[in-house]
Amino acid sequence: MTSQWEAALEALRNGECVAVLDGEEREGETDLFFPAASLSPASLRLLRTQAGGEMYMSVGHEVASAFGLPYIGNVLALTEVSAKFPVFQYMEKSKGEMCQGSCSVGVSLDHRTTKTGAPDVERSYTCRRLAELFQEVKEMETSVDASQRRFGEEFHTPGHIFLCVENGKGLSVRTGHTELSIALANAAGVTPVMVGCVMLSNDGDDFGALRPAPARAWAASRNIPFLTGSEIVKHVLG
Ligand SMILES: O=C(CO)[C@H](O)[C@H](O)COP(=O)(O)O
Repeated sequence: MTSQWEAALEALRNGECVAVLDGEEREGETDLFFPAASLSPASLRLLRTQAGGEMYMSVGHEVASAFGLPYIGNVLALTEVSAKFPVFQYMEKSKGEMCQGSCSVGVSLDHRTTKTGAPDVERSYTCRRLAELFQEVKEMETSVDASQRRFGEEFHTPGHIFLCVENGKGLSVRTGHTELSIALANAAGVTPVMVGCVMLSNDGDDFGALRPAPARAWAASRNIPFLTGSEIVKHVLG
C-alpha cells in the first residue's frame, strides 16, 4: 500500500493537493497546498472554497535569496520606517525568521499584468509566474541584481498574495507550514514555491480553524494525502 508520504510526493509531482497539519502543540491547523509552478485557477478556487482562510505563497530560502525578498517584520522594524510612521514604534513586530509565530511573512504582490490581482485566474497566474521566474533565473544563473530587476519588472507590491519565506535552516529550527510545505516540495523535486491556505470551520457555531479530525476526514474523502508536521520532520530529518 502506498504511504501517505509517497502519495503526497506523487500528488505534488502531478500538481495536485496535499493537506498538512502542523501539530496540535503549534497552530493545530491544517493547510492545503498546491505546487505554484502548475497552479490552475481551479486549484486556487478549491483552496478558496474548501479551505477558506488566508491564502499565501511559501517560497524556499533559495527563492527569497535569488530575488532578495525580505521578511516584512524586518522591513517594518527599520528605524527609518518608525521615524516616518510612528505607529510602527508601538506595534509589536515579528522580527527574524526563527519564531514560531507569523514571522515568516514577507511582502504581498500581484503580477503586473493582472487587472485587480484578486480573481482566481489572476492570482493563480501571479503564483505560477513567480515559480517560473525562479526556474528561469536559476537555470540562467542570473546575478541577484539582474534577478531582482526582472522580479520588479513582473510584480508589484502590495498585492493579493502574501509570501511566507522559509528560514535558511529549514525544519531543523522551525516547523511552520512555510518550512513544512517547502520541505515537501524539495522532497518531491518540484520548484520550492507552494501555495497554501488554512482550512477553516464552516460548522454552525464553530468559527475556528477546522479541527484536525474533520480535516483528516475531509482529505480522506477526496483522496488527498494528509501529513502531520512530525511525519514530515521524521521523513526529512530522520
Ligand atoms: O496560518 C497560516 C495562514 O493563515 C499559515 O500557517 C501561515 O501563514 C504560514 O505560516 P507558518 O509557517 O507560521 O505556519
